[in-house]
Amino acid sequence: MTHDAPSDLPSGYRLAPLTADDKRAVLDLDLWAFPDSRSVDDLEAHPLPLTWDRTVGVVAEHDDAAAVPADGAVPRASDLVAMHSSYPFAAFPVPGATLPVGGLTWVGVHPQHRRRGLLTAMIREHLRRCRDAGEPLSALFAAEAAIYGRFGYGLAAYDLRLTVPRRAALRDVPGAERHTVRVEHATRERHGDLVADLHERAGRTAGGATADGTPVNRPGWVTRETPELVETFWDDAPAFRDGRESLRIVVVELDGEPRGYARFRRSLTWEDAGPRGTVRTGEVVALDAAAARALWGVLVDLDLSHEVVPFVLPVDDVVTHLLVDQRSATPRIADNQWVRVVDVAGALAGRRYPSPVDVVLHVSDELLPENAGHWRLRADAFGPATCERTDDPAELSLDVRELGAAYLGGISLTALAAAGLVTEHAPGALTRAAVAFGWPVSPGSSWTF
Ligand SMILES: CC(=O)SCCNC(=O)CCNC(=O)[C@H](O)C(C)(C)COP(=O)(O)OP(=O)(O)OC[C@H]1O[C@@H](n2cnc3c(N)ncnc32)[C@H](O)[C@@H]1OP(=O)(O)O
Repeated sequence: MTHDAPSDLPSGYRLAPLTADDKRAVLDLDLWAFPDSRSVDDLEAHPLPLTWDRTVGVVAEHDDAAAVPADGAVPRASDLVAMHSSYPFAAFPVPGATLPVGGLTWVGVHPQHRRRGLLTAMIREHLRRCRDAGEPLSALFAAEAAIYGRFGYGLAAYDLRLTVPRRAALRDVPGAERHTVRVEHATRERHGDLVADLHERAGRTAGGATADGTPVNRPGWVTRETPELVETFWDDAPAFRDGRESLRIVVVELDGEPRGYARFRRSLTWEDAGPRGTVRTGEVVALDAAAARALWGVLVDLDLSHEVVPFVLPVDDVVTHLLVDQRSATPRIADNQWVRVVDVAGALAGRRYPSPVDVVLHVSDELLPENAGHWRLRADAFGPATCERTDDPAELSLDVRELGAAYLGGISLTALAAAGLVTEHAPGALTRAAVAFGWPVSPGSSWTF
């Protein structure tokens, strides 16, 4: 660990770039931030998903650290007290396009050093790095929902959690019966390319295509772009199974071509009434309704099970319409990705809009004042967009947090205005902008990062 130049951290702390040599210190800090029964020794042999040259620590300088009220604090093996990292998503799906996005992750502060402004300083550092890297957006999954709004991240996507009872009735889809099914041990060697290909295609074509054949994508459907993310995705070590079986996969095929998959692990207990098994799946991905029907048909009827618990699903996932009785699957909603607009012009010009729009927005941004001011957004339906500074009067005012919330097309500007978070200055501007900022497919990622 070498020390970087001082930043806007509180006194007594410094930023420090982290490398693979810091793995034990990183794991130790991570276990302080996210309590877990596993130890550094248990985890050290396993790959980490981090991109090291985007991984930054905060170290306590010892003199100042000694001045910190100890309060029974445990002596630390390392001076690493906080860290964050980000994934370089080069092709993050936004409505109708992809953009480079910094996926903020592995944010942690040792409990002894919390609430002194370390996260605040790390976020500033992260946003500066996103700007330098030409990333007009940052996205994240929040450990706690109250953390990131203050830094201009808006809740941009929800996801759906279901517990589907065994033999849940599904509506018929013509052609589903033509699929064949493979149920296998899941390995990267055998299934890595298949999963990556189907996952990317399912996101890119989720909404079909426009009249000129342009695919309508699912915003936020981020792919595992780095080798480290792929490696950890396929790491099936017993330490990560939580008592369940090794990784399995169902693949549905049509005429020998894979059309959908679900990775899963089962667990089983024997009770007086008989076997009680749970099938936990990762993402359930299919290219069309018939493949989805074939896949869910397998998942809801695995022997000795009584329920299927998919991980996260888009809120408009096809299964919500295939289930005859949605209530029986006890749907719950959770927050998926939070989005921070780092560069207003780059972000707004970089997505597509489903209706023509010409609107002047007044954006406020306390943390990145270069984003603040009046911006004119112009776009044709599903065509190119421009976003430029203007002196023209604002038609809508909103904070960058609300702009991030609306950006992926899943949160309506009208709903934000109803909550008092967007202000309309010109009659009709809100409706026009709200329609344009929407998108035919709900946003969301199928995995958390
Ligand atoms: C993208 C991801 O990686 S999500 C993972 C986030 N990490 C975790 O949840 C692990 C456990 N928690 C932690 O490591 C830390 O408590 C963190 C990272 C959440 C916060 O770090 P800190 O250094 O304490 O934050 P910092 O001192 O900069 O706080 C800034 C502001 O956020 C507030 N804040 C910090 N954490 C929280 C929280 N969990 N809930 C609500 N408010 C919070 C602080 O009160 C402070 O508010 P103020 O400006 O009004 O005084």
